[in-house]
Amino acid sequence: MNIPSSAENFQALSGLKSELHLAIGVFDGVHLGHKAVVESAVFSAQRSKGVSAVLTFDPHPSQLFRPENPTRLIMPIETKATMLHAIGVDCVICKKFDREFAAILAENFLAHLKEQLPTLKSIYVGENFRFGQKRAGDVATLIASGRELGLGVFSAERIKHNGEPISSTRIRAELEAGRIREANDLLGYNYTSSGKIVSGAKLGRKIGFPTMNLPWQPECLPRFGVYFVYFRQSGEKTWAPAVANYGVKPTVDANPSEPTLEVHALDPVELQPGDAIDVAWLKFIRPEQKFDSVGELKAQIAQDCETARSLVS
Ligand SMILES: Cc1cc2nc3c(=O)[nH]c(=O)nc-3n(C[C@H](O)[C@H](O)[C@H](O)COP(=O)(O)O)c2cc1C
Ligand SMILES: Nc1ncnc2c1ncn2[C@@H]1O[C@H](COP(=O)(O)OP(=O)(O)OP(=O)(O)O)[C@@H](O)[C@H]1O
Repeated sequence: MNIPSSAENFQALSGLKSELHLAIGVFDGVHLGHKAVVESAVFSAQRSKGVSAVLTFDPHPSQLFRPENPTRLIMPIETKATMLHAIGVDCVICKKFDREFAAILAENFLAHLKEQLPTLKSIYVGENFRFGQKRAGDVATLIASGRELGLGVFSAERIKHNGEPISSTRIRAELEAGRIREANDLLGYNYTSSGKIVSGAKLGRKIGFPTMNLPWQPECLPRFGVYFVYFRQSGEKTWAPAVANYGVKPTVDANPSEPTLEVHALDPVELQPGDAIDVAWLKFIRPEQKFDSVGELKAQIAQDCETARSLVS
């Protein structure tokens, strides 16, 4: 059977003949803790010549439980799937998280999965994993059901950083506070934005600081401000240093709408609107400000460039 790299339901894998090793969770941000769980499933699948899969949920369960204040995701589901594939996951199952799924009793959860995925061999979660109706199930529940059904249950110890568990919630808080280095430490990679350059108001060129503008808007918004970043044309290997502003440009835009990521390369570049770039965020330099004049803004950007140059290693 050809294994689909992504699926919206269990049926896509119902014809599977080989052993299935399944990691379960939301995995927003695919941080270091998530990686440990997912890698265990991938290694086991490779060892047994089976198939590795991740069961994740879309929309995020909070959309069902508190639609008025859902969790603001670090990354869209497509980016998450790409990152999981890069770790070696064969199939990412993005299950619709609806009332019916949420109502499955914790003690029936594994039997339900086994019925839907007949070659299921083992499952992989973190030790803090909760599931089933009212989140009543935990790893002990899984181990008990696994014993009855002949399924292996592997729970990863909670990975910590500076003594505290890594979680998507913690990373969201770091991003919102502009603590980008801390967020990167927890993620285990540099927080990155990707998109196609669009034309701006061309004021940047006039004041001597041309920018590549990305209309990039994740659900979880990093703090508005100026950052030291590296960028590259998508698909290329080489990164170049730059200074970027993420925000609504209050100095020049009286009616700010959507935030924009504006990247000013420290050395001249030849990229055009329509070109796709990746921007890796490395360090927060200062908050975005409303200046009294464009002249003051220009002087501050010159200083920001100096700060960024001093950070180039
Ligand atoms: C390093 C850097 C810092 C910036 N800081 C601010 C800021 O603090 N406040 C602000 O209103 N705009 C800020 N901007 C955005 C500028 O207002 C914007 O780049 C300029 O208006 C050009 O916009 P354009 O590309 O649409 O022509 C910054 C831009 C850069 C590149
Ligand atoms: N620090 C960690 N170490 C090991 N496993 C983890 C860690 N954090 C989460 N996991 C496991 O990874 C899977 C996905 O985790 P999930 O995205 O649901 O949790 P989270 O990162 O704590 O997110 P949130 O903060 O939004 O609750 C689950 O099986 C969970 O138990």
